[in-house]
Amino acid sequence: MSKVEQRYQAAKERYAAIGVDTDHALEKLKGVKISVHCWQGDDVKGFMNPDGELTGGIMATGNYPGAARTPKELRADLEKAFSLIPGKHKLNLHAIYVDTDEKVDLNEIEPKHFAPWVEWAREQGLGLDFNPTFFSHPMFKDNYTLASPDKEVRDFWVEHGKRTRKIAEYFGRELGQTSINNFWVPDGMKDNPIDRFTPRKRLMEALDEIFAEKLDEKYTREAVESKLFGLGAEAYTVGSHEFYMGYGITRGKLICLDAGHFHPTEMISGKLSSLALFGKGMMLHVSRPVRWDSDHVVLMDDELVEIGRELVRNDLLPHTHIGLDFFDATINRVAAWVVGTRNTQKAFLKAFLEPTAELKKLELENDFTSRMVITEELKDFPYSDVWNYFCEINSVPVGFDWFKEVKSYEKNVLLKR
Ligand SMILES: C[C@H](O)[C@H](O)[C@@H](O)C(=O)CO
Ligand SMILES: [Mn+2]
Repeated sequence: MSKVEQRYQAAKERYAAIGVDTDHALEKLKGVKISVHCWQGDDVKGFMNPDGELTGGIMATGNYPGAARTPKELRADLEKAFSLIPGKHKLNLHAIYVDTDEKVDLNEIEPKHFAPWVEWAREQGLGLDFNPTFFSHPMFKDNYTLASPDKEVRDFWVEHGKRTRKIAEYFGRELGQTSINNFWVPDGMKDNPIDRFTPRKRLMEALDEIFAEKLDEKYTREAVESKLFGLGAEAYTVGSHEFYMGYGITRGKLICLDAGHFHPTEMISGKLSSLALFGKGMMLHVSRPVRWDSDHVVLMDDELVEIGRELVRNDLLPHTHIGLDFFDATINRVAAWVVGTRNTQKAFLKAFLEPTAELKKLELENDFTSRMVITEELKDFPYSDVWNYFCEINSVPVGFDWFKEVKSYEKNVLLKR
């Protein structure tokens, strides 16, 4: 028996004493797929116009060496990251990550321009999710795309949105896993608008036009992602939380909550149970705001733990698609993926290792003292021994060992770019 397994057996006994079955927790964790976002690998540049400006009110800061410059490099980096993350997951692509020799614009993209991604995902046993790219393009005009007062601008983006649906449908059909197509639209205003209503009406109508054709939900489903503000859109964002709550619920779309898209003290964990009662499902962009929507790498902080608990305690995982969204260019990008993804998995493991039924019973009995004592004592339980065993049985490095592999990849591959 390996050292890791010995420690697991000891942890298993401790958890069993409080009524938690660690084998069952590991089974559950195996079923949690994370949609790893491709854009951490190249600072959201994409391959359509990588030297262009990153617009839409988002920003990647830093100049750490080794960013991927081609789809091949990005796939190699992702392979390295996935080899260090236990389990089988999904990759989340943005439309600007075309892989083709053709010069193709956002309103011209077709499934064939993403065929190498599909081939690769099939080989790797990954699913593919997708996002239209409503930014970093000259048709992002006066801070507007779908909500633009200019019909030519709106039509360009409506066409783009429609095309992404066909691409996501193709991903779903080819790979046998529903492809979630997540719509985030940056439109907004720097200063106080006079008319908040009309741009929202235009956005609603443009989205309705994009979604008019019914596609098979077996292959693709759409999510809509709200935001509070962006750089240069500090006063008003057309696609606010209320806008997309209404839109998602009335149109049967998944509602995407990005952890960085709310007021600084507003947490998405507290919203999940309400949304789950009314919506048709949720998508998460697990991210980490630091003072603003800064898209920092996901760390094991209180909010991450709480997101895991909320989804597990209320059995919401079957209705939730877990995606990541961070892009830090000041650190090794492969390490960023590995830390953020493994942390997200660990948060779910922590939640699976909780005696939830017992805690719910105590709460119903108003025994808040026991509730507090158990949840506090649990913080010192050896969840990391269970996690390490999960890594071992999934044939990925345990503990710091994954970082040695990243450092050697950095030396042999990334620093040579
Ligand atoms: C690149 C992403 O799609 C983007 O980050 C979006 O999801 C977002 O969160 C914008 O702030
Ligand atoms: Mn996001």
